[in-house]
Amino acid sequence: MTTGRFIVVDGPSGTGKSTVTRLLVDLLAAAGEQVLLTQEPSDGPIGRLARAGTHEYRGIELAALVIADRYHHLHTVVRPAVAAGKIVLCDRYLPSSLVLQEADGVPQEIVWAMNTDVDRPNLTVLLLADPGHSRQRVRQRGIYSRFHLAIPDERRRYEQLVRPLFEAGHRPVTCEIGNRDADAVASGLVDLVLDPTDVQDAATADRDTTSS
Ligand SMILES: Nc1ncnc2c1ncn2[C@@H]1O[C@H](COP(=O)(O)OP(=O)(O)O)[C@@H](O)[C@H]1O
Ligand SMILES: Cc1cn([C@H]2C[C@H](O)[C@@H](COP(=O)(O)OP(=O)(O)O)O2)c(=O)[nH]c1=O
Repeated sequence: MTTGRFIVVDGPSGTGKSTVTRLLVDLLAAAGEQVLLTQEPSDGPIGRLARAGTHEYRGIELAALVIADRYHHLHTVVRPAVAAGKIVLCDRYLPSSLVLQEADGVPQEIVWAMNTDVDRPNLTVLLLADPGHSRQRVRQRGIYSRFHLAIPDERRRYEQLVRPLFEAGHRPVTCEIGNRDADAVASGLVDLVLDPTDVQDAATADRDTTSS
């Protein structure tokens, strides 16, 4: 068993974040790890308000809600679980705010400033897919947020976060899913989740280390 750590899976809608994190829980548990699967917006009071209100709240109102939820989620759920030795897998985190709140009219520097004191995950996996494939998957799954299918160049916006996230200490890697099914994507991430120290420099962070 390894020590506790905080792992984020983020990226455009329909790339398989929820599916892959669920599969990773089983693979890591089978490897003897204690795992907590969570998400943002969280299941806490502010997170429920944010999730239910993505239509009603916009711009800085929604930014304030999702980021308040992030700080609350960190101190009530993430940090205690990491301190107890668990691997915390979080579906969406800071990258979602940088892409979605910016697309919602909040300048990215304001989103960064509001997130100054959030925890730096041990690893941030940015799942990337062919935009046509992910859009088709979102349509098949169902559209229940005004952000689904509404962000121009969504994939490129996440890709452009690699360097600034790295410079802010977030250890990003991109994971190109290609034509792999979700089981193969999750299997390909296990070693990295168990040993995120591989992600050591910006050159590594810019390279896709997870698709082979
Ligand atoms: N690698 C994959 N290949 C094909 N379909 C996938 C893959 N990963 C997820 N899916 C399907 O795509 C849809 C969206 O997946 P989901 O995990 O909800 O994405 P996200 O959480 O990133 O929005 C779901 O119907 C899921 O079953
Ligand atoms: C984490 C996060 C989520 N959101 C939004 C995006 C989604 O519309 C919603 C999360 O709802 P969710 O049901 O998890 O959507 P998805 O299946 O696309 O992940 O919250 C933000 O606007 N900013 C954030 O920082």
